[in-house]
Amino acid sequence: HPLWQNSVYDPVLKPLKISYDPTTCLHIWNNGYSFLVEFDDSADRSIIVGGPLENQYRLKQFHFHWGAINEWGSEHTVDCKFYPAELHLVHWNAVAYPTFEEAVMEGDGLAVIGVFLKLGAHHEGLQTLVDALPAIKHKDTVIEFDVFDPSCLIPQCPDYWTYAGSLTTPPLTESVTWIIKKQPIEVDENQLEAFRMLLFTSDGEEEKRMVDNFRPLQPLMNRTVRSSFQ
Ligand SMILES: NS(=O)(=O)c1ccc(C(=O)NCc2cccc(F)c2F)cc1
Ligand SMILES: [Zn+2]
Repeated sequence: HPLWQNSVYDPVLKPLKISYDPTTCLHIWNNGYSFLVEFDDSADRSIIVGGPLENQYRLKQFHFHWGAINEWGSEHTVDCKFYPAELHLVHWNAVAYPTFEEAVMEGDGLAVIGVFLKLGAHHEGLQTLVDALPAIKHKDTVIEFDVFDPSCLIPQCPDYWTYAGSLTTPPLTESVTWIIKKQPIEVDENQLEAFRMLLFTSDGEEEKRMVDNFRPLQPLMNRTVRSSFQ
């Protein structure tokens, strides 16, 4: 999604408030499309509020999209530039809807924080995830993941873009308030290569490396992207 050129500064936008409880972390698994870290979302223990949001939203999972090479991989672009990978932290509106499945069908149901990954310095916090990847190489493999604070993957800079969009995989429902952080996080080549070692395929099937698991750019049409910064 082309950010920046067509964005308008909105002075009304508030800072996003993020409060995650690291002990709500449950497990990390390979679902055949990406790898996900899932959280206990049975109570308001890991939530975000503020920013463009009317309600508070509960963290359910986070996952990544990445390319086969460093030239592409993200699902949003800035100034026509792709990043090698993009993190999505998926939250749902548990104030308005009883379940995630119902929230997915509603315009104000989900809020996804997008964070760009850029090639650079080693990322200590990400390494904890990278160390777990060999154990979930194949589709439908899962390992327990006791404590992880996803805040370590979110840049300090408060600046973000926001727009009303959709899930980037089926059912592609238009239920997502996208909140894309302007500042990328830096990860090193070995960490990106570790993502590319995962497989789309199950154990015993012909191996297909999990790469290029991003949706191609979609036309902006008449959508407005707002920025929290000038
Ligand atoms: N890339 S992203 O951040 O836009 C994205 C986030 C979540 C999901 C998801 O939960 N899919 C499974 C799922 C589960 C239950 C009900 C659903 F409709 C559904 F899509 C898909 C894409
Ligand atoms: Zn995603």
